[in-house]
Amino acid sequence: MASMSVKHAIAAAKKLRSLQERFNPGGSDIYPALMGDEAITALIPSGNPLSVHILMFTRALREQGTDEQYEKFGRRADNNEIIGTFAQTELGHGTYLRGLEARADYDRGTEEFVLNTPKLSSYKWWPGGLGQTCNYCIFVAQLYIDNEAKGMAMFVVQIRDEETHMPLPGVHVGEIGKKMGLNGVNNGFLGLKDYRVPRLNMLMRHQQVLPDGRFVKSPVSQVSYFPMVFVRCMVARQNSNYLAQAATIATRYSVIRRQSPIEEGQPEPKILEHLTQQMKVIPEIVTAVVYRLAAANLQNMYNETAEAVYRKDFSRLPELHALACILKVATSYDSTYGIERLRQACGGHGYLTAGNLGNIFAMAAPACTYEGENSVLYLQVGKILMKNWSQVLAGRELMPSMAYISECSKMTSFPQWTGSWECLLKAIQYACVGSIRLAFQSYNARVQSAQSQTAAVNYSGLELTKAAELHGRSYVAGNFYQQIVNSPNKHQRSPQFQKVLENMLELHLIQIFFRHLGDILRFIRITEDEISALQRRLEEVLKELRPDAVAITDAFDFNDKILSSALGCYDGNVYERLFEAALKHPLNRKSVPDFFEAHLKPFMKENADNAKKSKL
Ligand SMILES: CCCCCCCC/C=C\CCCCC/C=C/C(=O)SCCNC(=O)CCNC(=O)[C@H](O)C(C)(C)COP(=O)(O)OP(=O)(O)OC[C@H]1O[C@@H](n2cnc3c(N)ncnc32)[C@H](O)[C@@H]1OP(=O)(O)O
Ligand SMILES: Cc1cc2nc3c(=O)[nH]c(=O)nc-3n(C[C@H](O)[C@H](O)[C@H](O)COP(=O)(O)OP(=O)(O)OC[C@H]3O[C@@H](n4cnc5c(N)ncnc54)[C@H](O)[C@@H]3O)c2cc1C
Repeated sequence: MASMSVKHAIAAAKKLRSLQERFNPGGSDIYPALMGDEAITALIPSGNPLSVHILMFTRALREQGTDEQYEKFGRRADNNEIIGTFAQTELGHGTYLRGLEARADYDRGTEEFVLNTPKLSSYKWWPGGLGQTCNYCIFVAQLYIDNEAKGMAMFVVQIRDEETHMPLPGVHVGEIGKKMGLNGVNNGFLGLKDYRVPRLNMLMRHQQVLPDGRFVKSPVSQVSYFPMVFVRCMVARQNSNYLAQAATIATRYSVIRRQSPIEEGQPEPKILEHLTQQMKVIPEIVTAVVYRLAAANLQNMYNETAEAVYRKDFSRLPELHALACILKVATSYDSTYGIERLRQACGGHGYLTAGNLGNIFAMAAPACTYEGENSVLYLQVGKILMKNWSQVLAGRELMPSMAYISECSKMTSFPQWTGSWECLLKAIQYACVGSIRLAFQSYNARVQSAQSQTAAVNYSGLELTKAAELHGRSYVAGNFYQQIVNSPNKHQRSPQFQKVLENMLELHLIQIFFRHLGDILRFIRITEDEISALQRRLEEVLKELRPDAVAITDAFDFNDKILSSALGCYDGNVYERLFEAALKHPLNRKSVPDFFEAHLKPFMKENADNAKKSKL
């Protein structure tokens, strides 16, 4: 599987390179190319062993290295002459970066760094492609000068000979073992023992170690976290894609599969005529659209911020960090749960490998963990919301994506309930701000009672993560509302298309309202009749969207090769393809399986003999 994945990955990388030349001639930013063709990733169902090379290794060299270092390493990496990975996580640490144990000691006598993974727990563990594919890596280590810790630094480290691919002396490298999915990625481990690299192998765009050992701190230490921000932005787009693929499969299957008459004596309908089936499938279609739009927004913000950071303007970093965290968490959680819901909506056949829903789940699910474990990132956003609430209390302006928090904080009560889109959106935002206020009261009370900030964050963790989740809902729903209702190109849309978009907005807002009804009722009075009216509207909008479900998923434009699903094939010949896949199973090559003579027959005969004996 690994070699097949590498073969496919090389083909994908070549295609990406050609896309890059088309989108961005001579440039080195792969992102525009990716915008046009994420399908590349879907073509490698066991995962792409070059994805970390492309997404993190090349980008870290470009963004964290000096121009000279880019010329020495980055250009060769962009040209795929060397293949690298991003080796940060260790066997013993992944989340708590300040606890990383790998160390780099500066030797001013030779102007080198001596790299070590001092204990087993210090071994790098997980980096994609590290096991077998890569011959280089960005090695993230705690920097020491005269045995004094200076914080994290990144080092370009060659781990295998470029000709023979043999691990170099002092390098212990290999594959970490089978996973739930992505088994073509060869995630690996790496131990280094007294491994020396020249001083200029430390990436020094933002922080430097001078030949005499003097350390020049980065103006903004968090800029070293930037490679992770990019992948979090990519995850938002990638996972909305996985959800769209699963929604396409389940929708097509739901208009092929017939089961259970709705009226006695009537023929069995397509299962998508059942209201409960519509509630399983159609909201996931809409969620995929909602997150694809939010992810596109985030990517634009990333590109703008990356250019600013390149010019040493770090002002937009905090907002990008907060949004990248919130969207990475929301898209990975909602896509993972959504794909499982869509698998279940396909009944038994959804559990077949031929349906490919299990593999799409296995590709989507780890995004809840990598690039920042989701609940840790929610806590991170919770901390940022606490900081911003202090700004609100001090009457200061907030970053644009949090402006609604200031507006809601000035409301003494929620206005008369109308049930309009604006009302529903404001209700979600108002509940978010109420949750922020409550979390702040708990957090601040703890800090005032002499608890450290870290401890106060921990003990207020449940309220902080709730506030963070509602902030994510507010941002995503607000973005979707703006795109549908206030988009500058709204007039270019046909009335029919605009109506479909508005139905999707109606469904998204009502679905989020019901998902967080408890959080909303904590701060807003809504009568039983007003809630029942929303229930009726939910049932109505599902009915309205039912005729458009196939067209919307067709518009995702995944071809059969990408979906790789007997349930989601464009021609709808599901049963023929399921049967064709079944007949290909190795166990169907022989009428009598080998295990009959070896195991089953003796087992049955022994039981028959024992039964006869017991009768005598
Ligand atoms: C062929 C084509 C292929 C294309 C494929 C297309 C799609 C594929 C997409 C994905 C493929 C899969 C790739 C998966 C690869 C996976 C890689 C990894 O997993 S790499 C490792 C990831 N690890 C982490 O994310 C670690 C998580 N931990 C942290 O980030 C930090 O420890 C922390 C939890 C944020 C805590 O940080 P810290 O210890 O520094 O303490 P704090 O007090 O919380 O923060 C201090 C201040 O810094 C600010 N901050 C923190 N992080 C950031 C950041 N990232 N950016 C900017 N600012 C940051 C924080 O807000 C604090 O600020 P102040 O309060 O001081 O103002
Ligand atoms: C498929 C895959 C690919 C990966 N690729 C790479 C790669 O290319 N490069 C790389 O460097 N890494 C990679 N990783 C590693 C990944 O970044 C880490 O797994 C991730 O950062 C989580 O860290 P951890 O595994 O140590 O989990 P832990 O941090 O140990 O988390 C375990 C539990 O502890 C909780 N926890 C931890 N800290 C806190 C806290 N402060 N407050 C509350 N709860 C907390 C978490 O929420 C979680 O529930 C990959 C992982 C996977 C699954």
